[in-house]
Amino acid sequence: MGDFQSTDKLARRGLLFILSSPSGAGKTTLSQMLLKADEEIKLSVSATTRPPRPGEQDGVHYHFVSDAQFDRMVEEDDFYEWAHVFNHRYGTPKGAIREALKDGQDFLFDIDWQGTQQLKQKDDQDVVTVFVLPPSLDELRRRLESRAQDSSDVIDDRMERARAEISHWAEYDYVVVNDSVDECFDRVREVLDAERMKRTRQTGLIPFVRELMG
Ligand SMILES: Nc1nc2c(ncn2[C@@H]2O[C@H](COP(=O)(O)OP(=O)(O)O)[C@@H](O)[C@H]2O)c(=O)[nH]1
Ligand SMILES: Nc1ncnc2c1ncn2[C@@H]1O[C@H](COP(=O)(O)OP(=O)(O)O)[C@@H](O)[C@H]1O
Repeated sequence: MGDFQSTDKLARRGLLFILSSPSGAGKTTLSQMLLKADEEIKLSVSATTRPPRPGEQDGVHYHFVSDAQFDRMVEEDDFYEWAHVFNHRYGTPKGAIREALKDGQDFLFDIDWQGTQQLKQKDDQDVVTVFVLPPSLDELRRRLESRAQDSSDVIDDRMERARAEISHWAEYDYVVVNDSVDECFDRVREVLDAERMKRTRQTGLIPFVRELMG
């Protein structure tokens, strides 16, 4: 058994795990489940000019910033990528992502298709993308309404944009349907587990195999 255990500790490069979906399909729910269940992945906290929803904490769910602060961050080249979504701006701060990837740290991104394309252009090798579909548009609306955190105008706007967002499904590596949240979560974890095992990410394999072969 000893040898098998030692393979668990092989060095590995981290990955950038992106979950996208039309608003209300469940990516925040799935992200929170993943962050709770998996210690090796941490959330990339975006900056946004949208106001906080009840219960959202600054620095935890988002960095809530003013338009002027966002402008300054753009000018100072603080973002990996940023985009306009629903009349607000959202961006991924550079932070220490590149260095941490080398140490095997995985990052979770809850970003839209525009951010996904930009991250892929910057760092295709480390990016793994998953698109979350709702089981139906009726159910999507029910979920947006049940969340009860947006006005009906905002919900109408999000429903209108859902089709446009769904049209980007084929740009993603994996697609999951969030019908039962537990089953969907299992699928998401299977993707993450398999991607971590990719040969090219397992940087500790070369010395391990060299030793194995004497
Ligand atoms: N490009 C980009 N999109 C983001 C970022 N942060 C959040 N988003 C997207 O902005 C959209 C709106 O997010 P939000 O207002 O939290 O509503 P949600 O869709 O209900 O989660 C979602 O599609 C997010 O994935 C970011 O840093 N960059
Ligand atoms: N599989 C599911 N079945 C029923 N309700 C769900 C499911 N997944 C998420 N929800 C609920 O739907 C609403 C929207 O989910 P949320 O995770 O906020 O979506 P998103 O982040 O994609 O906008 C929330 O109230 C959430 O609890």
